[in-house]
Amino acid sequence: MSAPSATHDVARLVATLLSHQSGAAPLVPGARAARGDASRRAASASAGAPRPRHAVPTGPTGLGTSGLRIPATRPAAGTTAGTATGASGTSGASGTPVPELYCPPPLRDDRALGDEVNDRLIAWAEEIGIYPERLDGIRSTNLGRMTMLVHPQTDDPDRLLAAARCALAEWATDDYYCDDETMGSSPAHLGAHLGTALAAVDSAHLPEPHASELDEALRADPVRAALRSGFEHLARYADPSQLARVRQEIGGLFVGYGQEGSWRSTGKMPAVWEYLTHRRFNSFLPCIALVDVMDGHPLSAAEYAEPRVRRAVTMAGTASTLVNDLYSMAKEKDATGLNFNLPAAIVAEEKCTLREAVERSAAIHDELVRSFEREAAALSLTGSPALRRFLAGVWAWLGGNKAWHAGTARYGTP
Ligand SMILES: CC(C)=CCC/C(C)=C(/C)COP(=O)(O)OP(=O)(O)O
Repeated sequence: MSAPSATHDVARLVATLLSHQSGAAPLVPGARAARGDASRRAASASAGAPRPRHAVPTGPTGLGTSGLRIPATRPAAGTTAGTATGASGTSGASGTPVPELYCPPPLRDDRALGDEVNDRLIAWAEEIGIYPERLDGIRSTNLGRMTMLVHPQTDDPDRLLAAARCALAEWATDDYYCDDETMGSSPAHLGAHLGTALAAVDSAHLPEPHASELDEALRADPVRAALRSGFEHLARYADPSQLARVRQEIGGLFVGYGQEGSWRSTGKMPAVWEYLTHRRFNSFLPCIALVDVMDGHPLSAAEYAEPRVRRAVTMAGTASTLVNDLYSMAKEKDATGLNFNLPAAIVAEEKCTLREAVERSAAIHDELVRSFEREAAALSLTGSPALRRFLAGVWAWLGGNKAWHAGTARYGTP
């Protein structure tokens, strides 16, 4: 199958990132070039793109300027614009469709590969004992498809399965402990659950007999068992520094879950700034951190931690999670308890309509994506080849994420 033709700035960035094979001065002293060419699939996608140019801002850009651009760049909510460039137009809260979002198209859509990963994922979930009563729903959520869409760098189902297992385990942590009372979540127990769950991915190294007790606790709980098993699988493909990085992102994710639990127990809707800060942590960053693991070209710990790289990747992580907020509104509306998403926080703070809040949320998303696009393009010119591949992979991740959210049965779009 061939990737959709690239038609806008987004594809141009991918082309830019992937076409410069030799970096200038390394961003971090000692950064080494990755071996090999850009992936076959990514390269074939960029081959159809316009002649690579650097992503240059074409209007007022940067954090804080989105309000200036909304009317000029986005069709009215609910309009259905083109598809390959990531137009949205589907569900969201009933009566409030998701506006068109600024996002690249997915670089590949290989349904058979997605199905294979999903089948293996469900078999694993069954073995671990996670979501025992809900496996049909988990199958139709189709995280196998999500993983296939967000990681176009590899065709290897086992490698993709490692990422899918981690994603399902992280999602289960949210469902079981944090936000789904029908799964037994309770704010009172959240902190205790999360603390023990963290030991499933970051060993506590206890003396006996406590090591055996902890081991038993990790086995007995399906969320912990899934986290541990998912991480063990990941270790086949990730080096120690990549694993350390994922642990760091999971630690942040769990702090975000705790923050949400605190709002749930107090019934407090956070301010918009507070909610956005939360979504930087309670985000897809643990998944995005796997881009180079899936690609097989490790990014050094130093470059991953470099502040400009961190800034760009963090903005991408937040933006990708706002996509979730927009697409999951309908599901969350039906859930028990308070619903936390960016539109809800904006409605509460600005006393505006939900439709206006959705538009504002989409504008914030777009602003983050445009900032990532611009900054990643600049970084790709000065960073190592591995960084360039990583940033191109993050860009592809955004496209796959958006495509998955627009199509998954989890949010009501079969
Ligand atoms: C895969 C992963 C890191 C999942 C963690 C949960 C997360 C960052 C989400 C985006 C889920 O957020 P939310 O609780 O809103 O999920 P649902 O919309 O309820 O599916």
